[in-house]
Amino acid sequence: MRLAVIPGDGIGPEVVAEGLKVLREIAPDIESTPYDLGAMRWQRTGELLPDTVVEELRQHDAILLGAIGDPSVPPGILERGLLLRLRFELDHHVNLRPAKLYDGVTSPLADPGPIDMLCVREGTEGPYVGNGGVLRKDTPHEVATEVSLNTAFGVERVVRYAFERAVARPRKHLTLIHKTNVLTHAGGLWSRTVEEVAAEFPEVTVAYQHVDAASMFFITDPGRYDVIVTDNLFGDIVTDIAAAVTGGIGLAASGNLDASGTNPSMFEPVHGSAPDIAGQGIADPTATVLSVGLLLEHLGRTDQAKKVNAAVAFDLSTRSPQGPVRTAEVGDRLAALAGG
Ligand SMILES: NC(=O)c1ccc[n+]([C@@H]2O[C@H](COP(=O)([O-])OP(=O)(O)OC[C@H]3O[C@@H](n4cnc5c(N)ncnc54)[C@H](O)[C@@H]3O)[C@@H](O)[C@H]2O)c1
Ligand SMILES: CC(C)[C@H](C(=O)O)[C@@H](O)C(=O)O
Ligand SMILES: [Mg+2]
Repeated sequence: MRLAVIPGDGIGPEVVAEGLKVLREIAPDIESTPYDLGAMRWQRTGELLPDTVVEELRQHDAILLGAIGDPSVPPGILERGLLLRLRFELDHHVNLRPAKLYDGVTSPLADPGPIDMLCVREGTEGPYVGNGGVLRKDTPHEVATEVSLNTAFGVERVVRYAFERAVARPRKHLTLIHKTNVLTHAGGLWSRTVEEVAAEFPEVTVAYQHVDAASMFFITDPGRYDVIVTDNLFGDIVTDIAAAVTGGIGLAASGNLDASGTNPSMFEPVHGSAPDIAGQGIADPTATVLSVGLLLEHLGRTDQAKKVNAAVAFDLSTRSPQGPVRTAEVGDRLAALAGG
């Protein structure tokens, strides 16, 4: 098994080091190769993601990424030219983001109840594709467009994936989140697709919410969600809300999957490079460790994935009080728990 590792920027290298500590403990046979990509390489060489590197990455079984983004680089250069390019080139159409409230974790909600949801965010379409442009730039008449792209092919495959995940879960419930009352073109395609695929999954109950109402329910009644399917931008936003109500962005894991298995999938914490805390050794590496769990699960190493998740669950149940963490200490504890 060959793993490509992209530590990236800010807290990326700090949390990835801990993720690898855990991985080495339970899967020492996985050979990892680091890739120097991110702000520093761009500043040094002007390179974001050479084509030769994309081809090398394709030769791996999976990719682990820390975070991309740096305040010294204009917004979008690294995010679009590196992170999104990787997701698009490797056809990561499923952006899988579980959000679970673990025992012992404090939610900002007074009475959250059990929360255990799986967000299936579309990963290669929507307003992320760069479809648009600027006319009359820097004039009072500037016009900027960012057109959301939704294809029957792209929507169907991610909706089908979400149903497959829903039918395998105890509650068998799926919620489509969109804005069909306003975005009628894209919304129509998403609703019709969900309706059509639902016919093949009679055991799955289906709900729909507009994204504004859903954002409210994430706070007032998050327990209602089981599997969620949504577009790229709505999914980006609601998964940060889901992370917040389940103990914070430091615990939120994700997988960017090419569900067809053609290209390596990429696993990363939901959070970014957190420039405000980078270099202080206080970033929570738990999201990265849980992303390593998703990676192992994806590679079919279910027992190893279970060990990672059990280590995290135990550690969270004993962390008290919930407060600032020391990155390396959490990694040491999780590695010891997972390995023991
Ligand atoms: N997948 C990615 O690589 C990714 C994801 C999100 C944002 N970004 C990029 O990261 C940069 C910063 O973005 P942002 O500030 O909006 O989001 P962010 O997720 O980096 O930070 C938001 C807040 O959460 C805190 N935080 C994040 N991760 C944490 C952790 N592991 N432990 C404790 N606290 C944590 C930060 O300190 C900050 O206060 C931007 O350049 C953005 O584009 C990258
Ligand atoms: C950095 C950015 C491109 C990215 C996204 O919007 O997908 C991030 O916010 C995420 O959630 O992984
Ligand atoms: Mg995001």
